[in-house]
Amino acid sequence: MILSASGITFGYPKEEWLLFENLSFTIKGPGFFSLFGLSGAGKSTLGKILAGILKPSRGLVKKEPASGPILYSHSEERFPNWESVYQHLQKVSVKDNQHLLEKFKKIGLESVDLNTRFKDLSQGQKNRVNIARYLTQNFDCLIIDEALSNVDEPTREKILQFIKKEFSNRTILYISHHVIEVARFSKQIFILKRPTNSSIKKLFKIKGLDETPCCPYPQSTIKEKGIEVLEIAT
Ligand SMILES: Nc1ncnc2c1ncn2[C@@H]1O[C@H](COP(=O)(O)OP(=O)(O)OP(=O)(O)O)[C@@H](O)[C@H]1O
Repeated sequence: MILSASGITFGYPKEEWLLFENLSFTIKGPGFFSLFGLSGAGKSTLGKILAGILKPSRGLVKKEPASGPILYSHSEERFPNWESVYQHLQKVSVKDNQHLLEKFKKIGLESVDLNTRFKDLSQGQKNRVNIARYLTQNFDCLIIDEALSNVDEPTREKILQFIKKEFSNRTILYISHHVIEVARFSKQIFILKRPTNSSIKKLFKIKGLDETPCCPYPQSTIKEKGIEVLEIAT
C-alpha cells in the first residue's frame, strides 16, 4: 500500500495561520512507521488528514490501492456505556478477526475485566481495549495517535511487538513523542518539523513557544539503528 500526501495545505477554521502549507510525503507500506515531532507540530492533525477525518483546503491524500480503510485511533476515545466492554468488542469486531481478539487478550488485556463498563476502567486499560477495538476491524492502514500513552512501558512494548508481527502485511503509522522507544520497531521515521511560515512564527511568539523550525531528535542513536529518517515540513 502506498499512501501519499501531495501539496497539503491546512489551517483550522477561525485560525489566521496555516498549519501545513504544501506538505508532501509518501509512506511506502506495508510495515510499521512512526511519526514524531514536538508538541503542537501538527502530528494529530496530519493523522486526521491522512485518515480523511479533516479535509485540507488544497492538496490530495491518495492511497493505492484505493480499497481498504485507513483508521485513526487516539487515547481519548470512549466506548458506549450501555454495554460491557466485551459486548462492544464483539459487536464491532469483524467475525474473521475474532482469533486476533483472543490472541490480543493474552498480551494486552490479561488483567482487564472485559465484563465491566468502559467508564470503570483505568486510563491504561481504556487505551488497551480501545486498541483491541481497532485491531479487530479490517483496515489497510491504522494510525495510532499516542493511543497507548497511559499503558506501562513493558506492556506497551509487548503490544507493539504483537502489532508488528500480526499486522506485517498492513501499514501502521504510530504517532509518538518518544522517538527512541518506537525507533526499533520502525521501518522508517517521519519527523514532522514545525512550519516556518510567517503566520505560524507570529503564533509561536504569542503562545511563547519555541520558534525552532526543526524538532530536535537524537540523530546518532537512530542512525546507529540503521533506520531511515525522513524530515517533512512545509
Ligand atoms: N480543533 C482545533 N482548532 C484550532 N486549532 C487546533 C485544533 N486542534 C489543534 N489545533 C492547533 O493546531 C496545532 C497542532 O495541533 P496537533 O494536535 O495537530 O499537534 P500535535 O503535534 O499532535 O501535538 P501534541 O504532540 O501536543 O499532541 C496546535 O497549535 C493546536 O493548538
